[in-house]
Amino acid sequence: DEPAWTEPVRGVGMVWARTAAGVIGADGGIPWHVPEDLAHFRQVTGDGVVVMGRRTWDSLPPRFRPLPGRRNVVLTRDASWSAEGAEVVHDLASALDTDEPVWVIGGGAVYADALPFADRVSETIVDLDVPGDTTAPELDDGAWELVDEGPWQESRVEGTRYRFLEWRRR
Ligand SMILES: CCc1nc(N)nc(N)c1OCCCOc1ncccc1N1CCC(C(F)(F)F)CC1
Repeated sequence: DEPAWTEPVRGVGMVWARTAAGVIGADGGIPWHVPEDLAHFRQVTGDGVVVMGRRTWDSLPPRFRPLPGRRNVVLTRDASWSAEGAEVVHDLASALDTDEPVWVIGGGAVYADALPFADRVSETIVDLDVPGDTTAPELDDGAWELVDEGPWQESRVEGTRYRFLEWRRR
């Protein structure tokens, strides 16, 4: 039931934080704490629509569920699932079908499915080598242009080094 789109849908962005090895998650959560990335995430996703998988919804700290100030669209195959503050959709096309800027915020499975429809990726690299069970998609240099490469910075809490990269589909 793939949508009939042949061109990437304009306006679909993806935002993730990953280790050098591509790890984004472990055991249903994020295995690091980099507050500067939380601030970056808030700023990037601003007042758009955020689209996430049900596991990512479950992973949100309760005080952030729903994410404040934006529509929270949750993708699930479970026809009976619902949650306060979540707009439930059962296929990706419905999740991305809006005029507002859409940010796909996780997790691994949704990033993989949404990648063909995205034209922007806002990536945080954390300089950690931690184990995980979920990874971000590889961005192929042929299809993706790195348009901004931030400097390495040091997080104020645990000293973790991190940097922000911006990608655009060529
Ligand atoms: C921030 C984590 C994050 N970073 C980037 N760069 N891309 C993402 N796709 C992403 O994952 C968002 C969903 C998971 O989110 C959280 N997982 C664990 C702890 C905290 C959170 N946050 C804190 C900020 C909060 C706010 F509403 F303030 F934005 C949302 C929930």
